[in-house]
Amino acid sequence: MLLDVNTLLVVTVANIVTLALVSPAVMGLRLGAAARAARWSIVVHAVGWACMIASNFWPETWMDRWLSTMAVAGFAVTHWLLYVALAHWLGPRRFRPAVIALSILTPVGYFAVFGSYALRVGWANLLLAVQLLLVTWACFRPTTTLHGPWRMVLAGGMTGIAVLTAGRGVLGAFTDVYPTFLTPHPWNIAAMFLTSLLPVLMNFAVLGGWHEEAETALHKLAITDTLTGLLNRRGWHEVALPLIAHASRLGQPVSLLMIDIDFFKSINDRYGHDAGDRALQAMGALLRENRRAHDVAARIGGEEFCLLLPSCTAEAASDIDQRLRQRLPAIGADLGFPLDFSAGLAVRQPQETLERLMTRADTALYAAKDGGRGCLVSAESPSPQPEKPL
Ligand SMILES: Nc1nc2c(ncn2[C@@H]2O[C@H](COP(=O)(O)OP(=O)(O)OP(=O)(O)O)[C@@H](O)[C@H]2O)c(=O)[nH]1
Repeated sequence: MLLDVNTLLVVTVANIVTLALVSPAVMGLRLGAAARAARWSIVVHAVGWACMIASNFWPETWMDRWLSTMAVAGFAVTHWLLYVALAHWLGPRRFRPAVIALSILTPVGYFAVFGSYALRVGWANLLLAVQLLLVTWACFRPTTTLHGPWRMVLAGGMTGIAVLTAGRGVLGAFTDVYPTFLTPHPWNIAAMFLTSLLPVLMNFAVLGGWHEEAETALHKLAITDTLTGLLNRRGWHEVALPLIAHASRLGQPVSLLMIDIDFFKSINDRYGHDAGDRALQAMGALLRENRRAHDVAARIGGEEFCLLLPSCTAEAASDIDQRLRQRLPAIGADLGFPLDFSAGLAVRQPQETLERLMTRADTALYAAKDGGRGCLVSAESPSPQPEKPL
């Protein structure tokens, strides 16, 4: 079987152009910033290769110089756009200035030294390889919740292309075995073969990142109460259950405040449903702004909220309840009508499940309602038992 560079070049360009053309059909047109950057990287990559092919029709002319420079610029910008996508998906990445600088310096330098084959091949390929390695580095250590294995596929593909590109640069700059882009040198054939394969793999990985982003956003939506921005009942269980299990293992106290806005129905009836919604939002903001990093706040029903307080005794939870109440007059002034709440407090007993803890806090809450509202009632604790991890 004969693998000639021309055929491989055609296959490479056909692959990349096809990917660029079908990507809107696969990914749709309404994309987030990361997926948009990733999709543009496919398009720019295709344009780069088209320029590279076109340049071969006018060898060693000004046309060649311009088209080849456009190709090099296309590859450098492709890497930069992949970096942008990774920064959106995985959080701020290192080496940003270097990646940007390389996407400018690489084509500018290439254009300037175009007259010397060794210089231009060495310059462009080695700088593109360095840039690719910097973008590869950006696949690691995510600071967001995205951490899927697609990052390793992308990093592997980019490392492969970086090594082959660097090899081309070294051969072109320091030897005479690689006189043109189409030379059938084994390294060039290997590079062209993998250049046709790796972009497909990398674009597959990009789809993995896009999928993980969408899945994470959907999950966030599923566990968030849209009105207050707090966790909803589903999210509450998802976050509170492991937190209780963790506290149980460490033998730490956990308190639960169950909070219910007083006379909420009459707020709706008297001031309208919008005012009721604003009251719920104000309550959500009050809980969000007054919780510590590990406290869990959720809206678990119409006007019912939960605040789970790890490492918090009954006295500390009661202080928190007081602190929340001190803010109520200011909130009422903002809303244009008074806002008050009743609360039930339960401190988790050894072996107690989340469900049982909530039932006790709820009973205490009803006692607060029966006792005239606008106050905190603490649940009566069942008799303590020795703690075993859940
Ligand atoms: N504006 C608004 N109202 C809601 C929402 N969810 C539930 N409600 C209303 O909340 C009201 C709850 O009424 P009740 O359960 O009688 O509670 P309450 O009037 O606060 O009575 P107490 O708890 O005994 O003080 C109902 O009228 C529901 O329609 C919401 O998202 N927005």
